[in-house]
Amino acid sequence: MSAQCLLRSQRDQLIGVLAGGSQDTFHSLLDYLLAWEALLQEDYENVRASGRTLSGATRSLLDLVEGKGEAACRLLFAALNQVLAASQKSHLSMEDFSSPPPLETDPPSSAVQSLLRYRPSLVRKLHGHVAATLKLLVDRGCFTQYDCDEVQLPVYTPSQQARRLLDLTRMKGEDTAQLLLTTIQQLGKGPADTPSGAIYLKYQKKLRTTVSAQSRFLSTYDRTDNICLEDIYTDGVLEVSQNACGTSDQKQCPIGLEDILSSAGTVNEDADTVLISGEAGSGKSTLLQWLHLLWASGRAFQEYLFVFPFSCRRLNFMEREVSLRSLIFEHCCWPDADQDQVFQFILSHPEKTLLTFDGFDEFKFCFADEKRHCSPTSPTGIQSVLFNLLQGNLLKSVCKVITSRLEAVSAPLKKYIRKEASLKGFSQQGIESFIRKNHSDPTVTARLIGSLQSNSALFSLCHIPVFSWIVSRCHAELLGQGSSSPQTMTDLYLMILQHFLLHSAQSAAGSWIQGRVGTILRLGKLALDGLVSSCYVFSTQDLKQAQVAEEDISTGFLSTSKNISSQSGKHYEFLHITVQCFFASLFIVINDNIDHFIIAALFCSGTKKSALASVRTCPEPCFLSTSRQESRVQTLLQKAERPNLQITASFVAGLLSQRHRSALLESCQPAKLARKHDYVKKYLSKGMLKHFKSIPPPLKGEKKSMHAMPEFVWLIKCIYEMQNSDLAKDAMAKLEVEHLKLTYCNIGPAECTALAFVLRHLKKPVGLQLDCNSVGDAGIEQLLPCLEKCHAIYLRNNNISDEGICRLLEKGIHCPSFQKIALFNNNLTNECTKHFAKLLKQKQNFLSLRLGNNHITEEGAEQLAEGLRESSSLQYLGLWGNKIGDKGAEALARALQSSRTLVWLSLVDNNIGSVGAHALAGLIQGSVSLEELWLTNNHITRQGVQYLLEALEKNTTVKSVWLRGNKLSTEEVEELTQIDRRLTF
Ligand SMILES: Nc1ncnc2c1ncn2[C@@H]1O[C@H](COP(=O)(O)OP(=O)(O)OP(=O)(O)O)[C@@H](O)[C@H]1O
Repeated sequence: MSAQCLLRSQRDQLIGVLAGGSQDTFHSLLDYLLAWEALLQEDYENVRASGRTLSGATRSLLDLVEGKGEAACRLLFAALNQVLAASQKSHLSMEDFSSPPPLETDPPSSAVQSLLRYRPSLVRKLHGHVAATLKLLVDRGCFTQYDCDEVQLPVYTPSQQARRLLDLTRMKGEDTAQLLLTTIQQLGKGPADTPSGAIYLKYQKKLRTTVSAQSRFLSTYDRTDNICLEDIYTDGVLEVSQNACGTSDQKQCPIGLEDILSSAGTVNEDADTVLISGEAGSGKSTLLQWLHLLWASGRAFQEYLFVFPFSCRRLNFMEREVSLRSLIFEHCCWPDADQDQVFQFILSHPEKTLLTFDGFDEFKFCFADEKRHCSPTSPTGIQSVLFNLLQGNLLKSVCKVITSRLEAVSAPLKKYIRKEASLKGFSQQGIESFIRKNHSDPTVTARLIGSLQSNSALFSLCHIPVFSWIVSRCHAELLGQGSSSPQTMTDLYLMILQHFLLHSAQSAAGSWIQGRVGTILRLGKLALDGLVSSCYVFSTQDLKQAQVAEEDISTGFLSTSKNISSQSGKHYEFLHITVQCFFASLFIVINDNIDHFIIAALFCSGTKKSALASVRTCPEPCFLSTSRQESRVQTLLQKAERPNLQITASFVAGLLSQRHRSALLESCQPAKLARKHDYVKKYLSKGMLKHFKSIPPPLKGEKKSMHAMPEFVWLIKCIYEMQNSDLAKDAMAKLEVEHLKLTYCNIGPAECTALAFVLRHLKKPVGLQLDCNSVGDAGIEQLLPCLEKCHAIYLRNNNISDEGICRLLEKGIHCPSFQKIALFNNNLTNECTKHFAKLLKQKQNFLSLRLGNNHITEEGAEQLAEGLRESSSLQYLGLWGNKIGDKGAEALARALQSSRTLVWLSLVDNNIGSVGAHALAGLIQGSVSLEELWLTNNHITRQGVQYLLEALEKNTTVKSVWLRGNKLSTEEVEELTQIDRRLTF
């Protein structure tokens, strides 16, 4: 085939490879084509100008080269061979066009021509030396400062800068080209753009000391002790989304901290911002702090020479315009000398620098990519610096890590995210390890862990580190409580409230709440003021306005915020954002002057455009009932961060629960409290109903199903916090669906507790679809109370292991309605298969078992076969992507031979050869029900298919046998398809 035909026939693949690769690869390709004269300078400019996207530029290049004829097409393949990685080449056929053209024997006729002919190697040699070379060209009068700025535009990567330099030099003529060639020859012999080792090492040392000092102690702990991060840091569960092997399904894969900056889970090669997402208290800030400490102490991330940590909370305070340079130097670490060289080095080697931005969700500006700012030295608003850094307009190629709650990551920002790692909090072992680290006394540790194990609802909450911290901190209270230990988030926060109040210096008369109601209200007002105006750092002025006194500060709920305090007087923060939400909720519940529209605004986000008032701006008591204020409240609450308001609302529901109301009664008017309780109940009911009303009528032939939104999960959590079974019962009485879909709703163990609390009141069993959440074994345990109300449960992609599934099956066996389970992509092994066998034996109405993409081998298949043999109901069996092999296939085929119900069997990608196919032929021959058999991606040969064919001759029920990806030649496939159309290749 000619190169031109080869190019034409692979056009799609070429576009896929080049457009899916990096800008640099594409430009290296152009370098070769220019050097080999397959492209003229004019062509080159045309391709570059042909659009901003790589795919546009690739298309234009392919058109151009194809139009130039055979010789140009050959050179294109040769150039591709030079620049593509082996993995990229594997998608292409190059036939024998991959060798480079023979070297030109004639030397180039001029220096300008040399710049073209040796372009690929000159670009490589100039990498990292552009600034030094430019300086020399300016000194010799060949370049102006304007030329330098143009070459060094911050949007260019170092290689692009080298290309610009070569292009501009060629335009300047022979003398400049000659000087550049001589300079390049000298490179490597003299210093590059690197400041002399001593300069940058000195700065690095200072930066390491600064970062180490900032990260050594846990930043948001209570002020009384300085807790070394090193002593208590416990690894959390971090996951990235990746394609499940051989499928286009996304699977959450665990990664280690060291992989945060690796290529695992990359979704956009051109972006260089890594997002760490997670809910409140999942440990995002702590993880970042740990990363800083590891770098500063030389233990990890040493590929970065500089790491600059920023907190978005602190950046909110930056009112002056700043340049990137002053942001880095003045707000992180000031170089004692040679500032210009150090900054120049950062600009020339952006890939050696890491910038981190903690708490992007708290940044007061919404991400926008409209205003372009490329100059690293000219000042602009802080939001412009940050947004242009994230987009890569400023300091292109510098790696950025941001942490945020997911809700705050808008669609425009997502375009610039290289990959997202979700932080899921502690694993079961993580919780125990955290408790051990926090308590040196092994008896306390053992008792505390024992107490958690006996209270699975509390244990589920502890997957969120901030809750584990509370448990650990309040261990004495917890161990003294016996059976009434906490069940809800509100219980936990009341426990820490009591702990701090009783331990603070001031003792007061009355019960622990009543005696300190003044403190609670003052801190509560400050908290609510803050939430509604998205303010999490408070000046002494703010404290004064909320009348917060020294005795209130001494309770320990506020800690002084470092950095900001030193700049402009003392500043304070709540220990954690959830603590701020809790105080806001206490204020709403206890304050008799709070009117119901505040509660409405908190709970009815969708119906009314809700917003809480800007209390911080009103000197008189706020949130008081006046109709004039109501509309102001509504608009201002809109601006508050919805996730924080939702947490506050959950606490409000919790505080108004029957069991806590009595404790609060002493501190406020009972009638008002009762009214607030009724309002919350009403709003929760209405909220649920609104969801139910939005359920579309079923399509013909489909079940009526509801696709729940995260907001629905939040409402369920509020009902759980309220511990109100009647409310749950009423709500469920109105839900009329057969299928409840809660995929991708961030459901962890704690959410499972709430779900079960509500769903166990369903009138009729539903199919509960929980795919792609973080249910885990702990979550399964929590779901058990509602299993009776599930005819099907879908738990694909949920990090479930044998232990969890065995618990579910133990219960499932006794649930008459339970008929289907889907467990694709979990961590199941042969340890659980005998339990499935038991279920199949005992439940003669069980219909569907899907165990794809787990770790089941022939041993597991043999155990499963024991149950299959006795099942008189199973219709669907899926084992895709396990490793059952021929032996496993034989065991299953034998066991299923007598089945009169099996309709669908998938053994895709299971290492099955012709021996297995022989056994499966036996199954086909005898089956009176089987319709589809999936055997794609196995090792079945022509002989194996022959067995299947012979069996098909005697079978009338089978509609298709899928055989794509087996050991068959094209000719064999042709031939076999002709014999029986039911064979699908
Ligand atoms: N990996 C960890 N090891 C030990 N303790 C942790 C860890 N992660 C979190 N914690 C504890 O939980 C508290 C809250 O964690 P952190 O502030 O990091 O959460 P966050 O996800 O940043 O929360 P938010 O989004 O609300 O700011 C910490 O102050 C610390 O006490």
